[in-house]
Amino acid sequence: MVVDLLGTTLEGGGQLLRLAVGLSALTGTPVRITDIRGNRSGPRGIKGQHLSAVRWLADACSARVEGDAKGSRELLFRPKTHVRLTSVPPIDIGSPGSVTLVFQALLPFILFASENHAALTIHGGTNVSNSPSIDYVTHVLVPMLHLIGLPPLTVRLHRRGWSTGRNEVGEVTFGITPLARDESLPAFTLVERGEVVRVLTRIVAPSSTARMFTTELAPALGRAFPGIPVDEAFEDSRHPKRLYLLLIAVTSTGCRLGRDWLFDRKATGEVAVAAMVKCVVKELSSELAHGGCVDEHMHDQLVVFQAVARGRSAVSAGAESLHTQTAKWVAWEVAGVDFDDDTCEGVALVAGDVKRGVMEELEEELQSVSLAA
Ligand SMILES: Nc1ncnc2c1ncn2[C@@H]1O[C@H](COP(=O)(O)OP(=O)(O)OP(=O)(O)O)[C@@H](O)[C@H]1O
Repeated sequence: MVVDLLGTTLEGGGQLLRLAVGLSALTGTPVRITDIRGNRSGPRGIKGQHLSAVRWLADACSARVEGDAKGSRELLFRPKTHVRLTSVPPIDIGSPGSVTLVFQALLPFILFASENHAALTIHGGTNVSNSPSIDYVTHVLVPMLHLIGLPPLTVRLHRRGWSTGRNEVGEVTFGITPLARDESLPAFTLVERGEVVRVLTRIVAPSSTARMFTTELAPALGRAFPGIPVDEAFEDSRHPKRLYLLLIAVTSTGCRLGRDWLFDRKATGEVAVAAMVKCVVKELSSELAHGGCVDEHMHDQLVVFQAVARGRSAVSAGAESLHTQTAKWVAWEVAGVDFDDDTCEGVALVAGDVKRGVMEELEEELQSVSLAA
């Protein structure tokens, strides 16, 4: 049976497509998505970044795919048989599309399917609006994935690529340690946040702004986090309009909550720096005010791991974003995972066992299914 997903459901963007295809590849459940990214105001349908993930996963699990083209509003993804991954081909998105969103789509599959340690190289954007920056992935997502029990992951940034820098394609290599064959991801609980013990600042900006950042950040962080040590790192972006600021609160239980700002529009210099600092400090403070263990963006990105884990996982977070609601909805539709608030019983996926038998049984039925059906 093919699971039909309406692409305008809830958030109705690219995340719905990525997660649906990722879970389809993992569980062997065929999916058909219609009106893809139908809630977006710009051009709808599949973009380069989504297509890169879909095609890579299709190759990896020998899926039959229809509608895998840029701008396509419908996609049928039918994983045929699961093959243990013995190689992990690199990906060139072909635009400054987000490297980290492609990584987000592929990571669960590689975790469960790869035979060996995987080095996945992706060319594209590393600092792209409305997506996790490579800095967020390195300093927030990866440490949080370790905290919930994933095997070691590494991020090697070779070159940055900014959303607006069409000639500056970035390159990153992700090192992924897969689960051993027959192993599952144990259930995890993130419910005790503890106290904030450190604040990390990660700044990528022209060197001319370094002093401005220090001048603005010191008093703002002093007011928001009195007495908490701050660890500051600055990288020269060598471009007047490439400004990025990430603030991370590290807690006594090892949680990391981050907020960031990518500033590549008109304002430069002191005006831009002051605006970024004010905004990000305020946003991080409100993230902490909800008392949960994860920030808004981490929340939706952990749903897939809760869904595939063995046992009952729980994550305490603030108000649920549309992205989180969408992720839970896709997990229910594709894998039958029923969330009760932020708790769910995962499907206990086993590494190296991605429903080959089920797919063979379905093979005959699938012959008759197509996008036109
Ligand atoms: N500043 C940020 N830091 C970390 N993660 C982020 C940030 N902004 C967005 N994200 C995450 O990036 C993902 C964005 O998914 P979304 O569907 O909006 O994007 P998309 O694939 O680019 O599609 P679309 O082009 O339709 O928006 C979500 O998982 C969201 O939590």
